[in-house]
Amino acid sequence: MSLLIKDVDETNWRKIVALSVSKNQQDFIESNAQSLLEAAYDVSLQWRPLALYDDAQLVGFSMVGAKRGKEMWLDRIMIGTDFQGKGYGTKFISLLMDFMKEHYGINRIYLSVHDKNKKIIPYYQRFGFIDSQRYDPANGERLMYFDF
Ligand SMILES: CC(=O)SCCNC(=O)CCNC(=O)[C@H](O)C(C)(C)COP(=O)(O)OP(=O)(O)OC[C@H]1O[C@@H](n2cnc3c(N)ncnc32)[C@H](O)[C@@H]1OP(=O)(O)O
Repeated sequence: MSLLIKDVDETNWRKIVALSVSKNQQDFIESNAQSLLEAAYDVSLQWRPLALYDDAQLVGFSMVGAKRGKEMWLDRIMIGTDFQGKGYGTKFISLLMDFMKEHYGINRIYLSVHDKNKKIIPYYQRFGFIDSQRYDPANGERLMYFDF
């Protein structure tokens, strides 16, 4: 594996739009097309969409942003259906956390998860995220956070 995080640009946005999760996961996350539109138009939140590659192969997507002081959001993490269960999520989440620390100098990361996504809270706990047991009023999702 040779894992890379790249910005989204005119060379890769179409492939990102074409990358999706399986049908039974579609309630857990917006489509990549929706996320790219939010990044383009919700300008006040300064989303940075990121393409996740293994060598030249696009395998996933995420976006980071909504920074306030030393706190920032890690959002919309997905690994394409064909690439799931091979350890990409585990490796990229750690890389994304390092990326955020290095590029933005933050000391807390927030994320939110869908209640129906039963495996996801223990999954993020493995990286040290804490379940706040509170809900984001914006979307009703459960809030988790990580402190560096
Ligand atoms: C902040 C947010 O973005 S919350 C939204 C998170 N994204 C999603 O729910 C989209 C759909 N899911 C996915 O894209 C992927 O399942 C990811 C990103 C959660 C994990 O990526 P993968 O590369 O498959 O993960 P990896 O291979 O490292 O580990 C597999 C583990 O993912 C965990 N997992 C978490 N959520 C799920 C899910 N919805 N479906 C399947 N596995 C999941 C499981 O615990 C699994 O471990 P197991 O095989 O022992 O059961």
